[in-house]
Amino acid sequence: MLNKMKLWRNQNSSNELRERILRIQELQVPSHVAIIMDGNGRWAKKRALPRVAGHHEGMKVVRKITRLANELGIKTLTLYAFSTENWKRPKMEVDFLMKLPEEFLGSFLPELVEENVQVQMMGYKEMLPNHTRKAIEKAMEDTKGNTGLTLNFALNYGSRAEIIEGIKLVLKDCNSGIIDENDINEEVFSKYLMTKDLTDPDLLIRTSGEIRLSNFMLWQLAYTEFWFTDVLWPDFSEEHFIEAIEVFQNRQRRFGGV
Ligand SMILES: CCc1cc(N2CCCCCC2)n2ncc(-c3ccc(F)cc3)c2n1
Repeated sequence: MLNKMKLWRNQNSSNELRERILRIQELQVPSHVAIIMDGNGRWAKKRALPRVAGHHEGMKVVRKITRLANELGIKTLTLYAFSTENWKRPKMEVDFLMKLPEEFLGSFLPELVEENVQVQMMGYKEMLPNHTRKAIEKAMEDTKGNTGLTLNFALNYGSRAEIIEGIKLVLKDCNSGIIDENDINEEVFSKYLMTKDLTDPDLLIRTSGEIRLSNFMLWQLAYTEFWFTDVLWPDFSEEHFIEAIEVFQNRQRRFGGV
């Protein structure tokens, strides 16, 4: 009896989720969603597990949310997976993290190819271990012709470094006469950043209750809607993602997209 009730409850909640997805798709879906996937270490600590168990559980959520973002018709999903500051973590943890791209792509790349998802990466690739970089480069190559969701991983990424590098490139082009300093404006400068081929995020989600940007897309988030949740990333579900988009759409309706 209890199993039947549980099954009915699960069926009922999944029907309700499907109805919410249909309603979201009738309205304007955010084109670019960025996520700071925080709380993996705390999730593990609450369960007396090693931190890396939280990272591994968090990787499963990446798969779940990627599938849903692609189904919803979101154009770009940017995931903050490793910051330039994360190198300060214990070597064992960094070594574990650097193996996650291979594990993720090893099992998920065929589905990403099949589902027309394009894998991209923003960050300083040259500092990544060879095995990590090669796995990502293969995924980017295998999916470069895809035109569906752009799955953009921010790895060894830091926004202030990105802006400084952009300024250096602008100065170089000014000094070599490629551009004139009077032509420099926000649109021109944006083309000197790692996100030059992407639109700015419409919605930023940050999990685990932290209310800060942590040196993430500081230039690009100028006009982005923020949605913060106390939920730890490994506990982040499709329902949480749907809720964030519903809140985004309600804000757009109330205040307009100006
Ligand atoms: C290199 C650090 C890292 C950490 C990490 N975590 C740990 C921290 C955040 C929670 C998610 C799980 N994930 N999850 C997927 C990737 C991944 C990256 C590139 C790619 F092409 C395919 C997958 C990943 N990369």
